Amino acid sequence: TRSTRPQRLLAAVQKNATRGDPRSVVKAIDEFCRYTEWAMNVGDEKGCILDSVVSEVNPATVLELGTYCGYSTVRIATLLPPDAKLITLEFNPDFAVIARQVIAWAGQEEKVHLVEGSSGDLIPKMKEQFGVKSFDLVFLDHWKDRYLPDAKLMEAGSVLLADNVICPGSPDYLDYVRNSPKYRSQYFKSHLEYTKVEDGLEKSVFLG
Ligand SMILES: CCCNc1ncnc2c1ncn2[C@@H]1O[C@H](/C=C/CNC(=O)c2cc(-c3ccc(F)cc3)cc(O)c2O)[C@H](C)[C@H]1O
Ligand SMILES: [Mg+2]
Repeated sequence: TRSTRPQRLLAAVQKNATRGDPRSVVKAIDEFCRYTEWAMNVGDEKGCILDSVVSEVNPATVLELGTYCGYSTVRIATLLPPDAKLITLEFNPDFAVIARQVIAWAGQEEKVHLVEGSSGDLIPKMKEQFGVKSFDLVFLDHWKDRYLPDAKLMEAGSVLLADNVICPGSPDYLDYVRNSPKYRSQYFKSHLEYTKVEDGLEKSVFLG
């Protein structure tokens, strides 16, 4: 039967990237998605904004919602110090299988803990299961209608960084973080990955 898009993306990584070199993995995925087959990774343009926010926050613990193929997982992990921890949640086992191999090819397994399951179920268990009370940085890139309910599950002090607040958009989330006294929110204008369509990231600092 025909391969899936994530399987073809992984094949491109294994063919074109150097094992253990995370930058070459990121480059291979971006080239594959720009010139061969589009995929919904945060991409290189928004990826640079992601990199700058990660570097600025310098988090000891990061939570990513929606691993997909592991592109942003690799980008974030590469910027973390050796003792930092990145927990990424993916509820589709087929995508988790691909992401684990992309993360391994990039040599980032030590810093990454990919947990299979739904954020709605797992976030409340973070404390007891992983001993993490709150995260220094949360990257939201899963189903857009889940950003708001999940953000409300996590009001314990973090910086939230949300992808796609314009395209496909997450209007209820955007309205909430921009108007709630609990957050200081900032929009980073950019473009939908590998296109000229407007999109952006919203960074929201929890004020407690
Ligand atoms: C209910 C469970 C919730 N909890 C969950 N817990 C754990 N994992 C979850 C949960 N909900 C979802 N996931 C996983 O995360 C991934 C889902 C990612 C979703 N991303 C988009 O939909 C998108 C679309 C476009 C786009 C733009 C323009 C277009 F024309 C087409 C597409 C661009 C973009 O940058 C985008 O990120 C993965 C596929 C899915 O299995
Ligand atoms: Mg996205």
